[in-house]
Amino acid sequence: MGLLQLLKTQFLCHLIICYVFVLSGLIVNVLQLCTLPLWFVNKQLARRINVRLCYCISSQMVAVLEWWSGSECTLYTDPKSYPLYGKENAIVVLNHSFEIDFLCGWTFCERFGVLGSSKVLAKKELAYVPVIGWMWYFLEIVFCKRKWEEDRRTVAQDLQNLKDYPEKFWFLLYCEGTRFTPKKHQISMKVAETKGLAKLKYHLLPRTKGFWVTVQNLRGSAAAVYDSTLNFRNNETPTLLGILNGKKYHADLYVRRIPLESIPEDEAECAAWLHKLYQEKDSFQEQYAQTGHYPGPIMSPSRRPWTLINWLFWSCLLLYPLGLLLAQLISSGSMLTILASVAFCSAASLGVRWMIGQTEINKGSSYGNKEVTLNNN
Ligand SMILES: CC/C=C\C/C=C\C/C=C\C/C=C\C/C=C\C/C=C\CCC(=O)SCCNC(=O)CCNC(=O)[C@H](O)C(C)(C)COP(=O)(O)OP(=O)(O)OC[C@H]1O[C@@H](n2cnc3c(N)ncnc32)[C@H](O)[C@@H]1OP(=O)(O)O
Ligand SMILES: CCCCCCCCCCCCCCCC(=O)OC[C@@H](O)COP(=O)(O)O
Repeated sequence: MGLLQLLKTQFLCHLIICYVFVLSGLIVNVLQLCTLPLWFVNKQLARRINVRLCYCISSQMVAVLEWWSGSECTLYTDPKSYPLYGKENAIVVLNHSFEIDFLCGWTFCERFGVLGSSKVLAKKELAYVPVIGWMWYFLEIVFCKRKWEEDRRTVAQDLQNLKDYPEKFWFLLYCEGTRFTPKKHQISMKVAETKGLAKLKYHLLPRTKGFWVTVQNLRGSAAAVYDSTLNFRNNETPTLLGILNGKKYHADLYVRRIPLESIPEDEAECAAWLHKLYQEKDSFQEQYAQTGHYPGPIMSPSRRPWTLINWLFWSCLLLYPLGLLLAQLISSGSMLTILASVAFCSAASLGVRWMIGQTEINKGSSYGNKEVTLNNN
């Protein structure tokens, strides 16, 4: 292991990265709060400012992936669709099997210039995660309780609000609704069987209602669905802690652009269309498992310097006062102050560890874990 690689595994480095992330994030959250009055005067300007503020936060995580861990992301896609990426609004449908799949998604957002504005249909619990969840509130992220009776109205309304969004965005949908585990897979395949649907090997059975409501409400504002299938080389199961430890992963993403007009408007037909899409996605994963690559040519967009520049900016801004504070603390010689500071840092570390835990599959929700009784008529 080289010296630099060894340095990346050191807890102190992780502490510094997390300190910059959390403090800059909280500053951004406060700045976002300050944009609230502007919403009533000039909503589009407030939205544009929030896109840039959100970029300050999400791009730090992308920087850790791209520059700190040096992970690589390869895009397989049709060269004719490629020039349209980042130039139109789109609904992205992605498999949900990896702890850092959202981060790989963000990397592609960054490379196509839509990182600050991109959105997701997210579970409500994430709205309470400090920094990220709070920033999402101002980004008009659509949250759901994963209870259709309660979600049907709010999700549709929130999607309608995006119709006049002033910046290009990608709207991410994990139709599986939760992350893949063997147990959830087994249960969802029982549901598939009851419904007479083909079994999937690499995906959970997709939930169709969120997809249908998204397509219907973004018609006219989104141009296409980007069917995206993600996997990692060498059967890796990447984690956020692995990234922080400087572990390099190699992600492969296969994207097909499907014009929105070609998706059925009728709910039942749209659901059948999505089930067929997931059967195709499953066959792409099978091909990946067999050959180590997806169909189609590689069109890799390269990483841009902006995430690194933003990260260095916040680091310089926040590490200098931290250094001064530490020097003052040590020179004060007060045991009580030092102990209080150590206690504060330990509590903050635990807080960040909890945030990282949100990405961990073994700490995931029980959604999709319970047997359901269905009748197939
Ligand atoms: C060029 C590059 C291209 C791409 C780059 C890639 C990506 C970048 C893009 C953007 C990035 C932006 C942001 C990313 C940042 C961070 C993201 C982080 C995480 C957030 C993700 C989440 O929180 S995922 C969880 C929340 N989201 C969802 O759940 C979405 C999917 N769910 C739905 O659509 C649901 O329908 C619902 C939530 C709207 C409602 O759920 P509910 O459970 O109430 O209802 P359902 O109707 O779905 O369920 C009942 C029906 O389902 C059947 N059923 C029962 N049990 C199961 C089972 N185990 N599996 C499957 N189906 C089941 C049941 O029979 C009912 O069937 P019906 O026939 O009656 O429908
Ligand atoms: C700069 C790096 C510093 C690192 C600090 C920690 C950052 C923590 C960021 C938390 C981001 C949370 C995003 C989680 C996305 C996710 O994957 O959510 C899971 C849901 O889809 C489904 O949930 P489930 O039903 O539980 O599978």
